[in-house]
Amino acid sequence: MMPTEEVRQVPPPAGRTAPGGSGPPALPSRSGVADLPAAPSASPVEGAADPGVALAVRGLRKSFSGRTVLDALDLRLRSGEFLALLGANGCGKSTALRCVVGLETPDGGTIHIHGREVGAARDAESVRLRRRTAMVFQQVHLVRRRSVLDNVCAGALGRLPLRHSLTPLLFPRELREEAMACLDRVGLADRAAEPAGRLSGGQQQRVAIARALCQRASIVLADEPVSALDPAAAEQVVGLLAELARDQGLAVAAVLHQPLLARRHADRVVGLLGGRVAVDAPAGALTEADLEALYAPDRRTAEQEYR
Ligand SMILES: Nc1ncnc2c1ncn2[C@@H]1O[C@H](COP(=O)(O)OP(=O)(O)OP(=O)(O)O)[C@@H](O)[C@H]1O
Repeated sequence: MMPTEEVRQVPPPAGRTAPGGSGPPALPSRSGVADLPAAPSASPVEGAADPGVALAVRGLRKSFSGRTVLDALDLRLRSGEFLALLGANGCGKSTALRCVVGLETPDGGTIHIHGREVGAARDAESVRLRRRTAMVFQQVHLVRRRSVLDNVCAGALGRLPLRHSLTPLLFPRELREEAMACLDRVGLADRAAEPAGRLSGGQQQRVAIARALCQRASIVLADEPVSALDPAAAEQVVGLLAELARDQGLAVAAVLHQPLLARRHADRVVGLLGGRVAVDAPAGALTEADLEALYAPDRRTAEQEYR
């Protein structure tokens, strides 16, 4: 078994260091930083000034009631990369993502988005940077009685004047067209007019992803997006996340409890143990020893569930 204090780091195979796509993107690439001011030329955070690095987390700390959950966590995510975040229940995966998007306030550490540091305060720059990130949850948080299209349009509310949020009737035509393109991207354009609650769980999760696209996020963080889905729907949703990274240059990180799905679709796997990175490897290089290190002492449970 691997020593838990060490990170098993495996370099990516040639050609996978900067995942990039082939084939025409269905939507404009969101990987660029054109609408952000130039990042500082030098940064104390390793990789934060590298334009290919969409998200750089360094030394992230978080405790709840004196119990350490994140213990100086380091994480980097590149544009065009699909990273699977693995680890046993309670190891801090959700907390890490929630700190990045601002749903939790870290006790320490730094978060850089496209090379710019996100402050703990809700200053305008940090809010603007965080809008580049979208979170997709296991619970899809759609308004079930509203149309699929209205739900996707809601992804844009953060950048629209307040009055547009009063009623979907005020959504501008251009927004509806953009939302349709996002729905088309996830293969659900033909369901646009239906109430969201009428769709299956897997389809609703794809609507939630379309909503993230309509937010124009360049970083998509998915927290157990397929835990409530059957194997076929899970395969489709994880495959879609991988495509968004590969074809549109989005930086995508997904918490998964299915190592086989991670192996099949992700570029890289990061495994957390005790609030730190214990494994960081190309997905295809994930070993049994890695899984044992991450899920021990519950290995037998993991074997039963995931094979
Ligand atoms: N708001 C909170 N208040 C108190 N404790 C919390 C809070 N949020 C998370 N925790 C605790 O922090 C620990 C890590 O939780 P987290 O949800 O990040 O784990 P996880 O790795 O995502 O687990 P799972 O795979 O079960 O979703 C858990 O022990 C959890 O109970």
